Formats: sequence, C-alpha cells, structure tokens
Amino acid sequence: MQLGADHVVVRVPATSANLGPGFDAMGLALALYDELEVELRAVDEVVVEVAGEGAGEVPTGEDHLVVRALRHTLELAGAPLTGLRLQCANRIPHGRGLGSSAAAVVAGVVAARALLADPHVLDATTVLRIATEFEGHPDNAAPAIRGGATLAWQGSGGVRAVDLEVDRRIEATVLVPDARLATSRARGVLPAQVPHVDAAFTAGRAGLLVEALARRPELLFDATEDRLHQDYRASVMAGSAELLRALRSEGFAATISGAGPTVLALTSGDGTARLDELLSGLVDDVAGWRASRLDIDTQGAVARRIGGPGSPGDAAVPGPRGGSMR
Ligand SMILES: Nc1ncnc2c1ncn2[C@@H]1O[C@H](COP(=O)(O)OP(=O)(O)O)[C@@H](O)[C@H]1O
Ligand SMILES: N[C@@H](CCOP(=O)(O)O)C(=O)O
Repeated sequence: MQLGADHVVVRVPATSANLGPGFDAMGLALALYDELEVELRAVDEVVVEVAGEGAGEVPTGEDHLVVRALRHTLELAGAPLTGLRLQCANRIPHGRGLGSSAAAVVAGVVAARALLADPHVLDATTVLRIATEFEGHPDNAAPAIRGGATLAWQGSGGVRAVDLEVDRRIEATVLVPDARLATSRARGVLPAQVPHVDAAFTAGRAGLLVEALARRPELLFDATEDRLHQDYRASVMAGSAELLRALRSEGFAATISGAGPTVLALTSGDGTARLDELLSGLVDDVAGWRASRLDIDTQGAVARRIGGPGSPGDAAVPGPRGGSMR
C-alpha cells in the first residue's frame, strides 16, 4: 500500500473503562483530548516533541507508544517505512485510569491509517484489533475509536465492539488525584478466580447498565455496582476507595475509572447539582484531587490531512462509515 499523505493531525478522546460492572468490556469516551501531528521525513530519523501530560517522562524516539503503534500499523499495511516528526499536545493525564495509553495507541493507528493512500483498507474493526494487541483489553480502545459508550468483546471472530445508547441527561464528572497508579499494577492485585455469586451479581448489573445508560439514569446507582475488581483494588488506591465509598453512601453512581485511581460519577438532573454542592463543601478534604465535569465525546478519534504546497488543502480523513471512525 502506497502512502497518500505526508502530514496528518489526529485527535483522540480520554476514556473511562469498566463503568463498574463492565470490566474489560464497557467504556465511555470523554471530551478531554490528546492532539498529535505527524509529518513524514525523507531522512530516516524519529523526532518526538511532547507538550503537556508526559512531557519529560515518555520516551522521545522509536520507543514512544504512538510511534510504535504507528510503525506497526504502517508495516501491517505494507507501507514504506520513513522517518517522522511527531508533535504531541497531551491533555489526558497518565496513569490515572482515563485511558492515556489506549489514546496513544489509537492515535498511532489512526495517524497511520490517515497516511495511507486508501485509509479504508483499515476498517474500525481492524483499528480496534491492532489497538487491542497493544493494550491487552479493548474497553478503552473501543470508545477512543468510536466515541460514546461502547461494549467490546473478544470472540472466535476476533475483537469486536458495538455502540451503546447514552441518555442525553447523563453527565460525567471525574475526580482525578495527583497520585498515579499503573494499570499493570492494578491488574496485578486481581484474583485469578471470583466466587460464582459475585460473577452472577456483576453480570446482572452489567445488563442493567445498558438499560440505565440508554434511558433510565435513575437506575445508574444499582447498575454501576461491581464485585469483580473495585474491592480487590482498594488496597492499592486507598484514597479512591474511600472517596468512592463516600460518594456511593450519598447515593451517587460512582465507580473507579478504568484501573484507577480516578473516580467517575455519573449523574443526571438534580443529582448533578447535588454532586456539585457536595464537592464544593469537600474542598479542604480533597486536597490533591481535581474535579472536572466532562462532556461525553461522541466522535471518537478523528484525523485530518494537512495540505502541503500544491495540494488542495486540509481534508478530514473519513472513517470507515464516512464520518468518524464509528
Ligand atoms: N500520550 C502518550 N504518549 C506516550 N506514552 C504514553 C502516552 N500516554 C500513556 N503513555 C504510556 O502509558 C503509561 C500509562 O498507561 P497506564 O498505566 O495504562 O495508565 P492509563 O490509565 O493512563 O492508561 C504512561 O506511563 C506511558 O508510559
Ligand atoms: N479494564 C481495564 C481498564 C484499564 O483502564 P485504564 O484507563 O486504567 O488504562 C482495567 O480495569 O484494568
């Protein structure tokens, strides 16, 4: 496959995975974005510039996660390897349970797709498959690619995802601590097996969550209960576990976001005002935490080609269904 562009810009949303009972399956895209610019170079070198989250921390060469995902995707598509310059403006905090690593991987795959002469050779399922190979689980990658809420699963036909309806009344608030926790560490404290009764409890709640998200926000409190991961992880995120308990004891549909330590609260109507009131009263108790209300992103990852001299100008790269990557 030939390359069809040499300069692209990509935007990828943060994601909150699990949503309580949907461990490794459900996720929600949030309007907090990493933006990246990739320019191909004739010289065979990689230059990475990072501003914002991760600056001075992440590698700046071939080991950079975006570069690895981009290279891997171009290789799979049989495109020629070239040097490149990558500029990252990162807003998704790292190691907080807001899908920064999935966003980086999806950014690399989507940038590679946009560079190809025919981006349609990589459909949304293929993009998800490649991203899941890097991440190990598809629950962040699916909403990062598709936007909105998604349910992803791995079956005999490979990894797949469907969109879940989200009632417009639902609002998302994230409570992000300064402290980080690597997803690998939070996965390491999970047991190999869980009691059947807990699996049954959680499966029921995951089904209920689909209905609560779609049209019954008043069911979100029950629907976000989980017995597969949050309690087991409390030992590695004591502050988050305490905040989660406090919010749930006040009736809020709060969960650990992804592998933590961020806490996500889903509210609607009066509940949103009540949460704001509670949080403003807690300011002194929650030093080291930042609360943000984030819109639910509905576009997912988007890419644009930048026109060079003699080319017709900038152009959005259509997703497999014409619009975004959905
Ligand atoms: N934009 C990025 N660019 C490069 N590496 C990244 C980026 N985002 C995340 N990473 C890598 O992923 C790690 C965080 O991944 P992880 O522990 O899964 O937490 P998160 O919940 O934020 O995804 C970072 O420490 C960094 O190594
Ligand atoms: N299902 C995963 C989700 C990890 O999300 P992240 O945003 O913390 O990377 C898990 O719970 O381990």
